Parts: sequence; C-alpha cells; structure tokens
Amino acid sequence: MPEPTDSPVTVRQVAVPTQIGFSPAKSPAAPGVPRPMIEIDDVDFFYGTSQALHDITLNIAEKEVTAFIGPSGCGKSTLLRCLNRMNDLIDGTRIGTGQIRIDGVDIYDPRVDVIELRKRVGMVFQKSNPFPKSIYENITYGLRIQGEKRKTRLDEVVEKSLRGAALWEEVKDRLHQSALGLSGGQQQRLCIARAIAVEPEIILMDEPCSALDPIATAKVEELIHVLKKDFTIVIVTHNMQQAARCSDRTAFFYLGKLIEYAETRTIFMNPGNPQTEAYVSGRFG
Ligand SMILES: Nc1ncnc2c1ncn2[C@@H]1O[C@H](COP(=O)(O)OP(=O)(O)OP(=O)(O)O)[C@@H](O)[C@H]1O
Repeated sequence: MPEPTDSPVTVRQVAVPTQIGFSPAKSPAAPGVPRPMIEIDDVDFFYGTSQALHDITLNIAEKEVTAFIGPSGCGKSTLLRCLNRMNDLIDGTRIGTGQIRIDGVDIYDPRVDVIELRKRVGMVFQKSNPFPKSIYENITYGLRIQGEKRKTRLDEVVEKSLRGAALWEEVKDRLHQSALGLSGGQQQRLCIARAIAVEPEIILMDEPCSALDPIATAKVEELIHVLKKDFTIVIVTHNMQQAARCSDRTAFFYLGKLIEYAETRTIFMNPGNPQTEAYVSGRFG
C-alpha cells in the first residue's frame, strides 16, 4: 500500500481518559501477556467494501517487542496502521466491528484527538524519510511544532535522541549538515531518533530494515533491543530471522486473519498451527 508521508512522529497522552470518564480495559489480558498496553478486540477492517482484517483479537504487552509476520497481503501493515489511525488518511477505510484500546481508551472514539494519539504512538516506515533539512532540524521538528524554543532544551533532546538511536558518535560533528547526506542505515536511525525525540510510548515499525544492508540491519536490530527498555515496539517484518532475533512475541497472519499469537520461541520452535509451521519453515509465503 502507498506510504503516507509521516508527520514527525511524536507522543504523549491520548487526550481524553479522565475528563470524559472513559472506562478502563474491558477484555482480559491474553494469557501470558503481562500488562497489555494495546488491546485489539475483535477488529474487522475495510478498504471500501473490501475486508482486509477479520476478527482480530490480540493484546500487546508494554515494553516488549511484538512482531507481525505473514505472507504479502495478509494485513500486517493494515493492522499496524490501525494502531495510530494512519489508515484514516486513506479514503473509504473503516473499522467495522471491534475496538482498539490503548491504556484502556478506545482510540477510535470520536473524542480522541488523533494528532495527540500519533504523538503517543510514533511510526518508523520501510523507507527512511528524513526531511530535507539538517540532522538537528529533523530531530527538533516535532518539539518545535509543540512550541519548544529553548535552545538548551532542544540541544539536550538532540543529543539524547541521537544517543538513544545509536547515532550520536557518527553525527555529532555534523549536526547542521543535511540529513540527506547520511547513509541509508544512518537515515533510518535518524528517523528512529526523530520518533523518540517526542517521547512516544509506542513505536510502530513497518519493515524498518527492508531497504538496509546486513550491517545496517544489525545496528537497527541492536537498537530495537535497547529501545524496548523504554518503549513498547510493534514491528512488521518479512524477515523470519529478524522476528526470531528481535521480538518477544510474534503474531502470524494469513489472509487477513490472525492464525497464531504466542511467545516468539513458541512460534518458531513449536508452533501450534500447521499453517504457522509451514510459513516459518519457509514452505509457503
Ligand atoms: N490503500 C489500499 N486500498 C485498498 N486495499 C488495500 C490498500 N492497502 C492495502 N490493501 C489491501 O489490504 C490487504 C492487506 O494489505 P497490507 O498491505 O496490510 O498487507 P501486508 O501483509 O502488510 O502486505 P506486505 O507484506 O506485502 O506489505 C491486501 O489485500 C491489500 O491489497
């Protein structure tokens, strides 16, 4: 599907809960999911009249990495984009039945401020998409939009975010040069730094390494491992080894349905469904 250009991804609070008396999570946590940060509850999703997701139910744990895997067209990206309502940007899309809650708040409730939601749920795309501006301006863009003008604060966030994205040492002497002069792998880490600069709670990654070479991929994977101490991460990947290396839990989708969801080692070592087994062992997809 076409990639929407991302507005700098930021985060904080879904504007609502207390003041309008939202009730907390209704559904029980999925077995084994410690503290569900995201609850996807019986969700159907449509592009016009075409149904892309069927009855999806899964809970995503806080400060873990959850991987979505499955063959092309099975609905991984669609579901990922439902989590920060990026699909709203495509005409004719809608959730039919079901609910998606973050911290107990229905994110499709009309009272939810979508801009605030997307600040809280950041996104990193398949192709790195730095703005044609300096490295420094890329990182500070979201904060400036939020009204931050203090140079000391902006400097602080730039260093912290670039360190957080394991890029500081490589770029600290060229912060005011164009981000477009960075390598592909550096650009992708810059996009991760830009996402974390606004302190999201959740980071969605849609095949973040598919355009990178193995060395740059390894760096991003190491980074994912470090980032999960602070963030809840959901990653779409076609790369089975990557899912196995990076994630705590894996959800396998096929034809818009969730086939199996379990701890990653179970999905890869001892899957419960023959379709999962066939896919992870490379027999289809
Ligand atoms: N903008 C769109 N308009 C109409 N249908 C779409 C759109 N985007 C995706 N779809 C359809 O929704 C279904 C799920 O697509 P989606 O991109 O979510 O799958 P995916 O598993 O992420 O695939 P891939 O791994 O190839 O990226 C597919 O049938 C696809 O054709």
